[in-house]
Formats: sequence, structure tokens, C-alpha cells
Amino acid sequence: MAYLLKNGQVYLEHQLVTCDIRIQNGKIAALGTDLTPLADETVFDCTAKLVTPGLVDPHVHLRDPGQTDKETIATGSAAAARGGFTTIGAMPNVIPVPDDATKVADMVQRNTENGLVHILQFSSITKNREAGDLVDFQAVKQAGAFAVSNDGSGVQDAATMLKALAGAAEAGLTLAAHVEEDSLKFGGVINAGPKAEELGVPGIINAVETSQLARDIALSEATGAHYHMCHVSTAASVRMIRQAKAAGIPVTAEVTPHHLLLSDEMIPGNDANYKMNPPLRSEADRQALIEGLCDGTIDCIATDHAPHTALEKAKGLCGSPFGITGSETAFDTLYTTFVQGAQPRFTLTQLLNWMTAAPARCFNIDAGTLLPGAAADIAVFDLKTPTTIKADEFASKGHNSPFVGQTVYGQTIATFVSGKLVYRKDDAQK
Ligand SMILES: NC(=O)N[C@@H](CC(=O)O)C(=O)O
Ligand SMILES: [Zn+2]
Repeated sequence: MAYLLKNGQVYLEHQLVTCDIRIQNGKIAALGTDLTPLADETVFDCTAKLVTPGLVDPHVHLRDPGQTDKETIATGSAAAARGGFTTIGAMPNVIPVPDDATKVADMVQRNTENGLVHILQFSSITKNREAGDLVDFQAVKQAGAFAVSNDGSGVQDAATMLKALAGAAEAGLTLAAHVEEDSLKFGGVINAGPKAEELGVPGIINAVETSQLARDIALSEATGAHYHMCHVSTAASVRMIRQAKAAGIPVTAEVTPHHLLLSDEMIPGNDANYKMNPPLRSEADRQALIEGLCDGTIDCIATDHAPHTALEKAKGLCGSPFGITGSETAFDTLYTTFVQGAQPRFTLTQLLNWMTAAPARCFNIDAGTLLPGAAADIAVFDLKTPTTIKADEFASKGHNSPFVGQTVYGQTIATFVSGKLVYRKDDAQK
């Protein structure tokens, strides 16, 4: 199928320009003003719409295989497409854990067969994501893994992390770290602080994250290996990453939309849609995350889309699993609050960079550009029409989002993956 996207506000190499985009054979064939439709082209009027490289989300949980009551590759990738994402990184906390070449190759095949968007596969760092043996990084890279992570748990043993960093770097794989010191968890369910006290639930202290981050920065320095920190949540972590970067240590970091948008004070009560790991922190932490993103300490945004069933999430803060969905609410919530809001904090081009080229750079992914010759991975957003986020419209099986009911701008109108229209708002509403 060939398309001509006419007259959009196009995010092109860090600038917004009005132009047309020709899509032929799955690729961007031409950019220009007043391009004349060719005989085989379907014209898509993008007047007053934002046209951007498809968003890149290096951190999602697809639950497939093993927990397909929560999500599947098909529904999770449909959720990504509905959020404007065209490339996602699938975390390895599925069953079985992709921790060898055979299992990684199997996941790559399943992702290709069932995915609506490009799904890049993480292998784990250690066998079965448990203490003990490291994965054979060269082998999983050859089998198609794009990066390694034990996400869902921190690597508790320093020697294991040291060897993992060195091995991943040697294989040319980014190591994405879920940073959590198990001995400091103390059964916490939300941030330690006044809100946890008010609700009478156990708290999670900042040092759960910072104590292990300090170790990991030291190990990155010792090995010279690139270390990518997942879902930064505290002001102290931002400070430590800033110092590490100033010292030339090869650290990168991601922050989630929910840590940018919410603090623990906003938890309305015993509602598990506000329970995730790391937890929502204090307002001062949240402000530090925003500042860290703006000054380049934090490199990019990643959703940590973590679907769970309604039954599991009905069990309150103490009884439910950690995690909230994010694929379908990331762009519009961030755009509405931080770009279009009463007190803007980001420019639109900053936000788009953090959701396209910047994550691609952290993981060496070939994505995030609309220059001719690139894959036609494109998202079209409506920035003008307000819409209310509704759970029954989610493509994800997971409805566990604290953003349901919010009125936002920035709904996805269409998503193209390699030139194929994989999501269109009008179709979804039929
Ligand atoms: N973020 C979460 O709260 N949960 C994630 C795991 C993770 O990313 O740590 C999950 O898999 O549910
Ligand atoms: Zn995690």
C-alpha cells in the first residue's frame, strides 16, 4: 500500500515543519511541499495534525507466553500502536524466561508473527532472572536479542553485575537495569512517607534504589560498560546519574510518564492503580525527575507498560501486584500536562525527542527518523480535540491505569509500521 500524508505538522530532525510525506514500499520515499498524489497512493489529509516518527518505547511487559490473561503479544502491540508507538522493547519476565539462544529465537519469531509493531526482545541477564549463572550474551545476541535486563528484579550480587556489564558490553548489548536492593524492601508497597503513614501501609525507602544505583555506577566505571537505568524514581538517583555523566561514566537513564506526572501525595486511597515499582515518590522527587529530563541527565521516556488483570488489581495496595499500563496514555497525558498545560515545562520537540530518537540512541535502535529511506514508521496525533481516557477503549487487556477518566489532548489518529496502517482511530471507534 502506498500513502501520501498531506500537509502535516511534521517532526523532522528536531524541528516542526509543514510538509507532505510519501510512503512507498514500506519506506519514506519523499518529503516535500505540494507533492502530487500518484495513481496508486491513498491520500491521508494531515492538516493541523502532528506527524512524527513512530514513538519508541524500550520498556514494556507483554506477558506472553505465561500470563496471557494479563496481555498477549497481539494485544500489547495493539496497545502500543494505539499509543503511537511503532517500536517497543519486550521485557523478559515471561514464562519461560528467554535466557538462551533457543528461547530468544522463539520469542523473536512469536513477536514477528503476532506483533502489530516492531517488537525488540530483551533476554534476561541471569538464567531464569535468578541469582546464579549469567546468560550467554553472544549467543542471545546472535539469536536476535537487542538488549539484556532482569527487569522486575534487581541483580543482587555485585560480582554478577560486574561480569554482566562486561559481558553485555563485549556482545554489544545494552544492559537495562531494574535497580532494587532486596534487603531494603521491608515489604513496602508505596513510597515511604506521610502517604504510607496516612494509609497505614508499609513504605519503600529511596535507598532501595539509590544504594544499588551507587554500586552499579561504580561497576559501570570499573568496566567502562554502558549501563542503562530503568524507571528512575528519586531525586538522589538523578543527582547520582548527573555526577556519573559529568565524570564520563557511560550511564543512560529512562523515566516513566507516571513518575513525571504523579507523586505519592496524589494516591487517592487504597487504589492499586497507583501501585507500581518503583513507587510514585514525593513531589520533590517528581520535580527532580522533570529537571533531570530537561537538563539531559535522564535521556528518554519509557512507559513500563505493566498490565495486570482487574481481579488482581482489585486487591488493594497490599494485595495486588506492582505495575500499571502505559502504552495508550503516555503521549497524550505528557503532552497535555507538560506541553499544552497552564504551566508548560517541555517544548513539543523536546517531548518527541525523548519518545523517539533519544530512546533509539540509548539502545542503538534504528528508528526515530523520517528522513527519506527510513522505514515508514509514523504516528499521527490530533493535538486539538480533547478526549476522555476510557478503559473500555483500551486495546490492552490491562485496564490498570490511574489516568482513566482524565481529559487529554494528543490522541493518536493513525499509526504506520513499515508503511502499513496498523491503527486508525476511526476504525477503532466503529
Ligand atoms: N513496574 C512494575 O511495577 N512491574 C513490572 C516489573 C517492573 O518493571 O519492575 C511488571 O512486570 O509488572
Ligand atoms: Zn522494573
